[in-house]
Amino acid sequence: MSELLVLDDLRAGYGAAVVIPGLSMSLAEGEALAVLGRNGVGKTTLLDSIIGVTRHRGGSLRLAGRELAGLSPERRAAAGIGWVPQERNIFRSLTVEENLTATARRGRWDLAAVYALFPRLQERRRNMGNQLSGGEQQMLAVGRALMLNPKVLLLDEPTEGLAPIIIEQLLAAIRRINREEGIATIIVEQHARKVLRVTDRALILDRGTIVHAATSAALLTDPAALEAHLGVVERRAAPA
Ligand SMILES: Nc1ncnc2c1ncn2[C@@H]1O[C@H](COP(=O)(O)OP(=O)(O)OP(=O)(O)O)[C@@H](O)[C@H]1O
Repeated sequence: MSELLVLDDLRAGYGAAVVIPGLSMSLAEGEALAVLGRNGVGKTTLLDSIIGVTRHRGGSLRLAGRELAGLSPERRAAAGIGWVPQERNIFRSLTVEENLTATARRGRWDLAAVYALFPRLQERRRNMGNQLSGGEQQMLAVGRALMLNPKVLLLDEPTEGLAPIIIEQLLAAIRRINREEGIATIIVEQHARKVLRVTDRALILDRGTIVHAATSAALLTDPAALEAHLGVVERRAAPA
């Protein structure tokens, strides 16, 4: 697999604060990467630095060989960076369909493709953004990002606040986008175990630095690493 997104000693933050003090990583074509870590370690800041809304302090980030540092968020989106923000940012006074088409770009992902992925959005296509449940809003946020036909999809805590059954549906759709459609994906998540099941590799951050890197399969079976870095405690089977 060839490298699609490469960060080389990226340094970034907000104002005077440097949150990412120098981070190097890469994402291959078609790969799914989980970015994990406790609260406040810089996961969102890493995604924000890729989409271009933090203060760039140095280093490089290249998408398909093209340097993105210094480009506006709009230019980065046009270059192929797709983003599903933690807040979802649905246009509340537009319909589902208007939300999807407002920023769309031509390509494989059109209304029909998004509705095939999320039939619920088709059923709700004439509803306004403010009439949607949390799960529907999240589907809409993912669908809207796909309608930009990105090369890489960044998802910031997509399962936050959703019911377990909706989380399963959403992760299944994300898996499909990645495995069947081949879109490289980075998922920031709190639910480590769930996201490790739908990703190839995982990075764990602490204070803006990668403190652990492993395949998702290896991390899933490494309770010591999960507990040390994330505080995830192994659930023991109840005695018979
Ligand atoms: N807009 C901002 N301005 C200044 N500092 C910020 C801003 N956003 C985040 N920070 C700081 O950057 C650090 C990393 O925050 P970030 O949101 O990236 O962490 P996170 O790992 O995504 O946490 P969480 O899981 O709670 O979302 C924190 O110390 C936070 O206070």
